[in-house]
Amino acid sequence: MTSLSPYDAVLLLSFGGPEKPEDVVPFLRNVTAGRGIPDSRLEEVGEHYYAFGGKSPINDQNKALLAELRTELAARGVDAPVVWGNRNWDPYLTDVLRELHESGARRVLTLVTSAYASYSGCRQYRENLAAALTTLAGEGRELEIDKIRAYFNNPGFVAANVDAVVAAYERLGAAPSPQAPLVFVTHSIPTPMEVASGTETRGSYSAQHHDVAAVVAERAGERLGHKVPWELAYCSRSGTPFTPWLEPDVNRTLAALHADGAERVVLAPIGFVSDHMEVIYDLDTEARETADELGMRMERAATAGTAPEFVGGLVDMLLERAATERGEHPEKVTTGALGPWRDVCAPGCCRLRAGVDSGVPAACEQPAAALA
Ligand SMILES: CC1=C(CCC(=O)O)c2cc3nc(cc4[nH]c(cc5[nH]c(cc1n2)c(C)c5CCC(=O)O)c(CCC(=O)O)c4C)C(CCC(=O)O)=C3C
Ligand SMILES: [Fe+2]
Repeated sequence: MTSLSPYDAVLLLSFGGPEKPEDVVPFLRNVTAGRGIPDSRLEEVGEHYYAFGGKSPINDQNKALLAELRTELAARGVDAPVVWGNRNWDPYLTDVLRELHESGARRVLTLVTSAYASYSGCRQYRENLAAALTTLAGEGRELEIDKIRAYFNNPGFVAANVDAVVAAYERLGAAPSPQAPLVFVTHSIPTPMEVASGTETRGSYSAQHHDVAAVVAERAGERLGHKVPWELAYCSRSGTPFTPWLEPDVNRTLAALHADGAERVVLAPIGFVSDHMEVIYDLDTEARETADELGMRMERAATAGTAPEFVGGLVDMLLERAATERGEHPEKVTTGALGPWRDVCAPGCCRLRAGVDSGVPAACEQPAAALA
């Protein structure tokens, strides 16, 4: 018999996105509050959303994931509530937690829709959780929240990406020589955020991606029966030109590969868990335009989405964490070389700038005193 005990509920915590054109500007204001993104970039990103009718696909994708998580948890004998909340759009995190408390939940296990640990994928969500807990405590509602460890090297997440890469190569057709390169893509982040990502002893944001990429390329190669030459590229840079961000940009990588003689390419967005705006705009629209201009044939691999291996892997991790909290010692299976991430983040984990805390309290983190 599997159990979620000591937790009463599961929270799927995501980014949120606009549902209609009138939502776009208020959504972007929520996203960028105090984040120093130039207006020109906001107008540009607004256009990406308007090009898709003012609706991001991310909310529907989260509803689909929520449904699959419920089904899989139920199949394993867990009947706890599983709810969805966002940092930047309705349903808002604080409202969802208030309702959970109303329905009697006191201990909640959270899973965020970011697989990798960095400020954007880890700490920012934990800061939002801390703020929500403070608001609710002010209403006399006490909740305890934990978050499952970073899941980039979860075998289910990796397996879903291997399947997607194999399928993309199959769509590309018979093997030419030289083999079509595989370009893994993730969200670029500012270099200071990269430096402060991960923990003192474990891989940074980019190192986490390299760890996943190496395993996915090797396993895909085994299935396809040929070597898969790969590299890692970045998309969705914003911020001012004066701050360095992780490079190369995927469009530059495509041009460089083309200059080296590649006529075909597979793009695998391992940095994203579903086909949200970054994927359908920055890759399926912009990068595809680049490939077309270069005369390259491009296949974009699917994201993990609601692939059964991915959903199963997430549920494994929810149940693993529950077991750990009960004092059991569940096996933590991972792929690659980095090993399982910490269950509870170290003090200052994924802080915004190297050596300097973001200055805002974050939940799901050991108190600094616990280190001494
Ligand atoms: C690492 C990372 C992920 C991947 C992990 C994950 O998947 O969570 C991610 C996801 C997402 N980012 C998203 C949207 C945006 N991100 C922005 C801005 C930024 N992202 C950053 C990083 C990341 N972001 C950073 C360092 C910034 C700049 C400053 C800051 O804010 O720290 C901006 C502002 C305009 C712009 O700068 O582009 C928008 C609109 C959406 C929703 C998409 C939809 O609606 O379908 C999703 C899933
Ligand atoms: Fe983003």
